[in-house]
Amino acid sequence: MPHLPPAQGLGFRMRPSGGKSGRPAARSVHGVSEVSASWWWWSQAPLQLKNLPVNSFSLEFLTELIINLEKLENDKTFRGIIITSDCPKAFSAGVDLREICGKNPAHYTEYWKVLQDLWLRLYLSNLVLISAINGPCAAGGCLIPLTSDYRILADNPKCLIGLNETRLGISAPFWFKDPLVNIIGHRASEHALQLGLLFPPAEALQVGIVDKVVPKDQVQSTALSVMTQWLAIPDHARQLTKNMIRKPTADLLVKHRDTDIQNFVSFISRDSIQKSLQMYLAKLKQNKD
Ligand SMILES: CC/C=C\C/C=C\C/C=C\C=C\CC(=O)SCCNC(=O)CCNC(=O)[C@H](O)C(C)(C)COP(=O)(O)OP(=O)(O)OC[C@H]1O[C@@H](n2cnc3c(N)ncnc32)[C@H](O)[C@@H]1OP(=O)(O)O
Repeated sequence: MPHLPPAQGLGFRMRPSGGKSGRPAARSVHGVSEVSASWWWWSQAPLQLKNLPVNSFSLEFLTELIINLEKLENDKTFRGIIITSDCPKAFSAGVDLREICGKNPAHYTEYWKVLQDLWLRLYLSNLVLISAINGPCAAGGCLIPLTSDYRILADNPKCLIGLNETRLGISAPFWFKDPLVNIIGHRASEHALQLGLLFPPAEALQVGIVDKVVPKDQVQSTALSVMTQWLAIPDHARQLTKNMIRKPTADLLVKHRDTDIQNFVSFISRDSIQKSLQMYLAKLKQNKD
């Protein structure tokens, strides 16, 4: 399995769990629980996102993420991935606003297509995906959690999660909205999306946008324990079932990809939208001081 050290703050850490070889030593004389523990232990790969300072989705970061996910998907050693952040400030701040401000239509087209690619790869992944959400997670930053099979959020008031696009004067694309509806239901999504709600942990759990809230220092161990449960199910049965449930939602994007790109490009190119985004970005920078 490739070990990719982060370069200049951009990168991913992927490492098979286990000993130096990446796999724990075989245990032949112990009971079933220990045997199965080593079996699932090396079947999952931690994927740590690191695009300082806030894991925003720059085009370069998205491209690297897709390449790394493809490697994991094709490496039959792995049956699941625990995705977490290696940036102290955020799990992900979503779309990098500099990619969708002040650029040209060709750039917006390329950017949106790559974001769609990432969504499709994650949503239809054969692997078990668990998001270990150890920081704030806004708008496009929810792309990974909403396409995961299970979401664990750190119990910290800073760890807000939600699709807050309307607060930026934009609308979440339908392929962000659809998984949210699938997860929390229609009425709760209407409410959350129109008001651009960012949920603190207790509310996030109550509305169902996350499956578990645990103290920050237990996010990783909880993710490992949840992974054990998921990996106890035979892959072929789980994968067929996942595909059956998710394919109708994914097909909507596959079918309407080009129209969605055209809509995005014409929407984001409007002067009024550009102004809104620039003001939001400027406000983010001001808030710091
Ligand atoms: C017709 C319909 C068709 C299609 C749909 C149409 C349109 C959809 C279009 C776009 C959809 C976009 C979805 C998105 O994801 S938009 C991005 C939303 N993200 C956010 O709102 C999060 C913003 N960030 C924060 O809230 C905070 O930064 C934080 C909570 C993540 C961290 O807070 P801190 O106080 O710890 O750190 P900061 O000082 O705020 O940030 C550090 C640094 O990072 C910069 N930054 C933060 N977020 C972004 C970002 N998303 N993009 C670019 N840069 C970001 C921030 O400005 C600081 O920079 P400086 O250090 O000041 O340089």
